[in-house]
Amino acid sequence: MSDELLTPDQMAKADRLAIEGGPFDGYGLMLNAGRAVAAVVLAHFPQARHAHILCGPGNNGGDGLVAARFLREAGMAVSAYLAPAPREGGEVARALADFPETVRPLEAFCATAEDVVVDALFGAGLARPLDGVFATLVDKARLSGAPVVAVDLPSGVSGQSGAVLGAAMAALRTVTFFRRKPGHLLFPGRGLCGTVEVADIGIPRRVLAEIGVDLFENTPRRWRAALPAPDPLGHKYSRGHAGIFSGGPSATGAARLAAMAAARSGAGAVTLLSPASALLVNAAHLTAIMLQRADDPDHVAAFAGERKLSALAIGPGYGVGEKCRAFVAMAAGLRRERGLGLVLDADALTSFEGEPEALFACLNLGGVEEAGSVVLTPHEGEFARLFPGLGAHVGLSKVERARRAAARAGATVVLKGSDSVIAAPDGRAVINIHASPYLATAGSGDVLTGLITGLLAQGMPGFEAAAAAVWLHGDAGLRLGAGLVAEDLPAAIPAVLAGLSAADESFREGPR
Ligand SMILES: NC(=O)C1=CN([C@@H]2O[C@H](COP(=O)(O)OP(=O)(O)OC[C@H]3O[C@@H](n4cnc5c(N)ncnc54)[C@H](O)[C@@H]3O)[C@@H](O)[C@H]2O)[C@@H](O)CC1
Ligand SMILES: Nc1ncnc2c1ncn2[C@@H]1O[C@H](COP(=O)(O)OP(=O)(O)O)[C@@H](O)[C@H]1O
Ligand SMILES: [K+]
Repeated sequence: MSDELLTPDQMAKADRLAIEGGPFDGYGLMLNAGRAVAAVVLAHFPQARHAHILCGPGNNGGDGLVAARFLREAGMAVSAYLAPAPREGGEVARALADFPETVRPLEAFCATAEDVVVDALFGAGLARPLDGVFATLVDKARLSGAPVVAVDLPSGVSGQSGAVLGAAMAALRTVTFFRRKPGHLLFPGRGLCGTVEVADIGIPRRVLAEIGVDLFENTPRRWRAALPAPDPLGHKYSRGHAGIFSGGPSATGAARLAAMAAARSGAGAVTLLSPASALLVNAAHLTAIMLQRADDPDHVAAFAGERKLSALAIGPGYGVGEKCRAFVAMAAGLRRERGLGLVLDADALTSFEGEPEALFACLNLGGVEEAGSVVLTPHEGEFARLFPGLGAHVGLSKVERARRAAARAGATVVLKGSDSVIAAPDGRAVINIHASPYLATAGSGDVLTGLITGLLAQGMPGFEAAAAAVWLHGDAGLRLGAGLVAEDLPAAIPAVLAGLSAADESFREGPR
């Protein structure tokens, strides 16, 4: 499946460019779309007693009317229901004229669990919350127990953000056209789409270049070429040296999880930078990971130079407050002066609650060009603390919130969750769906921090390192499934890396 994602506006442009370039006009595209929907209904619900096609006033409804005609021709019992007054002379009116039966008002809809419902009320043109008869139809469809096949998007789901406007259909399958939309990947929309199929309706791939696609699903295609591979003549320090800051004696586990993940990602050496008070507890639990006392920022800076540290992570289990801010400032200095990569997570983000500008100022490059990459890895709670005004309830899509945060911080932002978004300061963004809900377990985020740090240490750029780490972390979660605890994740990384070649294959481009 292709990994480009188009907003509804970009999709409208794709339609326009395709129609301009031919061979299909608008009605030709609608015929192809409706035929694709009918084919999905026939393939997956051939036993349905009756097909009920709910058609809205726009082109989504037109697709529904075309599907109704093809289903009828294939021998299915069909009822089509239409919102009042499609535009005269338009494509929907033409689809209506070509439908040989009387269509009924939407209010007449009534189905049973043995039937199938085609939801063609609204797609890309959803402009306001569903209410009145449309909201009633959502309830009626749910109560009927009939499976729903959504045309383009479940009606009520925003293609742009995945948000539910008012109410939304819950589909078992969704047939979309040309390319998926962000709303198919972002929750809650993703949870309402069921299985998403992308139909080829004759829009040529070349229109993508003109649209300037800037959002993708997070697949290996986006970062595979930048993934580090060992040099046959390399030695451990040429494979990167990652430093992970540990918290105090009662909070050391998070940093050790991150350190092991950094090592598994391929970094040649990993050192845990521990306060003196936690050296013994850390020493008791480390083998391949090295240990260094780190109570004084100046000593750490000297150590980083002597031992050629190439990336640092601070935050997991570290503790919130002045000490954390001081070490972040020191790490930001090393990044500016020596090009170290830097990952800030958890307590390193929360420590700047109320004064995020202080963090962004110390991350500011100040004209130094070869400075290393910075990646911030907040979950929604940390994100809201660091980026007030961009929290989950501001009415922007998760992609837009992550993009604005990345631009504000001048750093790559991983906005974590069930639909993690990775955004770069230059506007590049990907949405990750390659993950498992079993990853919602304590310490899982610490492993992600370690994976990113390990990849940065090996010289991978920030955006690619973050996207790759999120995918690898998700793949480990999918492989382990039920029963996984955070300790299992680093150990699963060798199998994840070995499986990457197979994953590459499945994301190869189709013919168009
Ligand atoms: N040539 C094209 O542009 C193609 C478009 N296609 C289909 O066209 C759809 C987009 O068509 P449209 O742009 O006409 O948009 P829609 O059909 O999604 O809906 C737009 C219409 O619904 C009304 N509307 C929006 N939200 C409403 C609400 N909450 N309550 C009541 N009325 C509401 C609008 O005023 C407008 O009349 C796609 O989703 C896809 O299914 C396909 O036919 C392929 C080709
Ligand atoms: N429902 C989910 N589906 C997929 N991944 C999830 C889900 N919930 C959480 N995750 C992932 O698990 C990790 C949890 O990180 P975080 O919230 O920082 O936890 P912790 O601090 O305990 O390590 C993140 O990478 C997040 O994207
Ligand atoms: K729909």
